[in-house]
Amino acid sequence: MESSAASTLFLALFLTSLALFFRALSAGFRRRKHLNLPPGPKPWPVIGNLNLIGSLPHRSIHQLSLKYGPLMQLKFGSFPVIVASSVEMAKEILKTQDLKFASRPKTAAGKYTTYNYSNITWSPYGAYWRQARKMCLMELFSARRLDSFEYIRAEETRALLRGLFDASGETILLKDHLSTVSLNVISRMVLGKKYTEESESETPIGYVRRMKTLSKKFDRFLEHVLDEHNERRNGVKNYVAQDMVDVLLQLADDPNLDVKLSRTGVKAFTQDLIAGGTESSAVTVEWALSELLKQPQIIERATEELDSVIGNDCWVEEKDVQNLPYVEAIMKETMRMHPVAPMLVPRMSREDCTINGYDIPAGTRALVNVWTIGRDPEIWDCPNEFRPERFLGKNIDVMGHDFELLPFGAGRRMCPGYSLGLKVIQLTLANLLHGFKWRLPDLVTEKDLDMDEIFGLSTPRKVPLEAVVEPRLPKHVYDI
Ligand code: HEM
Repeated sequence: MESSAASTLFLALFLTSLALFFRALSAGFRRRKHLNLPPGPKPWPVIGNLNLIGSLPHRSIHQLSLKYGPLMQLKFGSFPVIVASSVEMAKEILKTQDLKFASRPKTAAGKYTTYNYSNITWSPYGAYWRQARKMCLMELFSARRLDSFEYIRAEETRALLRGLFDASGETILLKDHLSTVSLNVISRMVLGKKYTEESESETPIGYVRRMKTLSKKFDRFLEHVLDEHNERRNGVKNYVAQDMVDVLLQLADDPNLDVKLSRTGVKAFTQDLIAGGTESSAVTVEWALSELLKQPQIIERATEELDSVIGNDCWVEEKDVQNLPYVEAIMKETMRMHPVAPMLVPRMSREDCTINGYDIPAGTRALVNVWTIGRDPEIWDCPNEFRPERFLGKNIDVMGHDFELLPFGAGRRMCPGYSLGLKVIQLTLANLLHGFKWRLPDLVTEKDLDMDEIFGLSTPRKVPLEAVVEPRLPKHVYDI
C-alpha cells in the first residue's frame, strides 16, 4: 500500500516536472522566435554549424562572414556564437559594450586545465577576475617590474645570438632557437630560474607542450616551485620579491585583499603566465622572418636603418627600439597578417543586449575575427601582400586603440602581457636582422616557402622555418 502511494506520488512529480519542462521549452522557443538574431547558416540538430568549420576555423568563419556579413550568428553544438568581422562590430563588443561581453565561456577542458577557472584567462567576470587584472596592472606587469627584468631579456637574447653565431652556415630550425629564448625569459621572470637542472620531464617546456593531458604533473611541478619559493621567503624580514611567483605569494599572504588569493590561485596564475608568455612571441618572430625571407629587399631596408641608428659595433638594446620605425613596421605588418590569436579568446555576454539592431541573449559566445579585419580590402591596400611601409608615418598602434589592428585584443579583457610581448618580439627581431645575413637553405626558393598555418593555442607555421644565417657584424661583436 505504502509503496503504491509512493509510486503515485513519484509519477505525479515526474509528470508535473515534465509539463514544466515543456512549458519552459516552448516559452524559450516563443521568446527566440521573437528575437531578431544576426544572420547565419541554418544549424543542424546536435552539431549546429560545426560541419562548416574546417581545420583552420578562422578561415572557415571568414568565408562564412563574406556571405552573412560583419555580425553573424553560428551554433557550435548547442551554443550560440556571434562573430564580429568588421572594425565597427569589433568596437561594439570590445569597447561600446565591453562590460557586457567581459566574461568567458566555460568549457569542460577549461575546467580541468585551469584549476576550475581560477586562472586569469578563463575566469568569469567578477570580483576575483577584477582583482587579478589589478594585480597584473599594479604588480606583475608594471613598468617598474618589467624594467627590473630587462637584464634577463638582454642575457637571454645574447644567448640566442651566440647560439646562432655558432650555427653559422648550417641550416637551422629557427623556432627551436626562438622558443628557447621565450621560455627562458618567461621562466626566469615568473619562476626565478630556468629549472633546466632538473630532468627534462620536470621542466615547464615538457609540460607546456602537453599541458592538457598532463595537468596533474604540471600541478606537481608548480607545487615544487611554490615550496621552493616559500622556503626562500620563510623567516626573512622585509623579503623583497625576486620574481612573479614571489609577488603572487606575497599577495596571497595579504589579509587586506578583497578576494582571498589561495595557493591554488597562485598556481593557476603562474601556469597562465607561462602559457601566455611562451609561445606567442616566438611564433610572431618566426612569421616575421618567414615573410622577410620571401622579400630580401625588406631585410635590406631594415639593415640600413639598423646600421644608421645602432652602428656596426654593438647590439640593439630595448631603449633603441623606439628609434627603429621600420623594424616596428615589420612587426605590425606581421601581426596584421599572422595574429597569434586570429579570433582572440572567446568572450561571453553577461546580459541580453542588442548590436546593430540584432538581439544578443545573455550567455552568447562572442568571437572577434581579427584575421578577417587584418585582410579587409576596405581598410588595407593589397591586404594579402606583406608591406611594412604601409605603417610608416601612420599612427596605428597595436595596444587596443586602433580597431583595424588588434593582435592583443582590446578593452577589459585585453592581453595584460602585451608590453612584455612587444619588448621580447622587437628586441629579438631587431637583433636577428642586425647581427645576421639571412637566406633560405640551398634548393629552397622564395616561391617554394610554404606559408600555411595550423590552428591551436597559437597559430604557428605548419612547416617550421628552416634558414641559414651568416654573421653580418665584425667578429668581436659576437664575443658575448
Ligand atoms: C606576442 C605576444 C602576445 C600576444 C599576441 C597575446 C595575445 C593575447 C590575446 C589576443 C588575448 C585575448 C584578449 C581578449 O580576449 O580580448 C590575450 C589574453 C591574455 N594574455 Fe596575451 N598575448 C601575448 C603575450 C602574453 C604574455 C607575455 C603574457 C603573460 C606573461 C600574456 C598573458 C595573457 C593573459 C593572462 C590573458 C588573459 C586576460 C584576461 O582574460 O583577462 N600574454 N593575449
